[in-house]
Amino acid sequence: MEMYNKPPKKQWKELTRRPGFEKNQLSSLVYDILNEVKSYGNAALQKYSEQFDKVSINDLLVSEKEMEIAESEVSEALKSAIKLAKNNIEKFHASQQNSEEKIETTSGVFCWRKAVAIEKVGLYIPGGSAPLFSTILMLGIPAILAGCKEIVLCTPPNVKGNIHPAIRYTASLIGISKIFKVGGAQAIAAMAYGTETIPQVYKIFGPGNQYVTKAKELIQQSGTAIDMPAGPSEVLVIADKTGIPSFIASDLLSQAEHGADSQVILLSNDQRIIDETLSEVQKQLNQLPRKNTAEKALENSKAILLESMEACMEFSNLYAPEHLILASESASGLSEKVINAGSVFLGNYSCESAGDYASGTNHTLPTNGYARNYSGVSLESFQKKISFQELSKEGLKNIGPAIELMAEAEQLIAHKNAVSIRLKSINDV
Ligand SMILES: NC(=O)c1ccc[n+]([C@@H]2O[C@H](COP(=O)([O-])OP(=O)(O)OC[C@H]3O[C@@H](n4cnc5c(N)ncnc54)[C@H](O)[C@@H]3O)[C@@H](O)[C@H]2O)c1
Ligand SMILES: N[C@H](CO)Cc1c[nH]c[nH+]1
Ligand SMILES: [Zn+2]
Repeated sequence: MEMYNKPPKKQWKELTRRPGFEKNQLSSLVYDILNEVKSYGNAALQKYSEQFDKVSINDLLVSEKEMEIAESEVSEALKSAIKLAKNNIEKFHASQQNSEEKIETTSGVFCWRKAVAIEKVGLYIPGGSAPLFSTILMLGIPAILAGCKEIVLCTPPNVKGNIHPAIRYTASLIGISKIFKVGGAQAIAAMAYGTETIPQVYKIFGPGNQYVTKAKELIQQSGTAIDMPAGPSEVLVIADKTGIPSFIASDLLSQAEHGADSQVILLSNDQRIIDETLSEVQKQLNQLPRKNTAEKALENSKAILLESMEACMEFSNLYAPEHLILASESASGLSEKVINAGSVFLGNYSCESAGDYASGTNHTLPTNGYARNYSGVSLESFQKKISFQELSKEGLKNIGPAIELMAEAEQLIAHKNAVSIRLKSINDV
């Protein structure tokens, strides 16, 4: 991790930069993948699976048999853990159902909104470097609670052409059966355009690496909606002298181990906390099976000493982290100052892994500064809000003259007439 000692404010913007690929190079590669899948369907999926995943797949759909045997392939302990997480995620997302209150804006004029599920949705479950079955809970549970009719799931197979048992088990536990063995940008293209085997959907959800995220960005031009740009994981920890260095180090490493392109940031107003955390990071790093990945991510990462906790909060809001941990006994007060963040963890015992798996909040969150203008996935992400209105004769009499005047001022006389013809019929009776 690179160290910065009270950098001047004019340097802050530069310090919020995420690591990344050469943008143009990535765009043109992903653009080619999208076009090939659009033109050649399954044949293109097979070609790219061989090229990028080193696997030859004849049957893209996970069979009923593969789904059935998943139950016996997952340990009882893991099944119980998944059920505990499912329960909390269901509780939190069910509480997001919003009321559909009718508002009378003027006497006789009623307006309301109704949440209606998006009929066809696609879920991308990352699997390149780790089988993220927890992401099925995060996407599948709100999709089912919202009432989406068709749920399609794509995830990359391993080199033997298999999908991890925990992915099959979790999908089947929550009632998802259409699972396709394809990953990367080609999976996003398949769900956006449809292929001979994979149904086309209206909105695509889920995190992924740079290829997946770029593909989601580009397919929006074809009219497919996406949840948000949810790319390489990141965490920013703000710690004062009441933070606990070994805990902070474990949180930094928990996101660093996701991928070489992850980024973790430590901000503090206390040099001792920074020094002790960095030495803890080195100690804990050596115990990790994914040491090499985490080490690479740490090369993109920073520890920054700032003047005060206020300055730390200001920097964090500029950075707009996917995850923000407030490692301080004053976390509650500090949390009031959060403006840009995907998900916030308060105090020394709220580790980021809790939100990744089982507290109930959603772990599909905006990265790369997008927490400035996007929220994480929620029940609402799977719904559209349709607005309704109903005017009585009295209602139209009350607001009709204003509409006529405004329409005339915009020189849209047919608009005016739609009101006038009705007012006349009311007055004629
Ligand atoms: N923001 C969030 O909410 C969130 C949540 C979970 C995970 N994540 C992130 O998701 C990512 C998962 O990445 P992953 O790689 O493990 O899995 P992935 O499933 O996103 O990507 C794997 C796919 O990438 C494609 N690919 C690999 N190399 C390629 C190349 N050179 N060119 C084109 N395509 C290529 C392959 O087809 C492969 O199937 C991590 O970066 C993790 O940090 C983010
Ligand atoms: N931290 C990831 C979101 O950035 C989510 C995840 C899944 N499994 C473990 N972690
Ligand atoms: Zn994680």
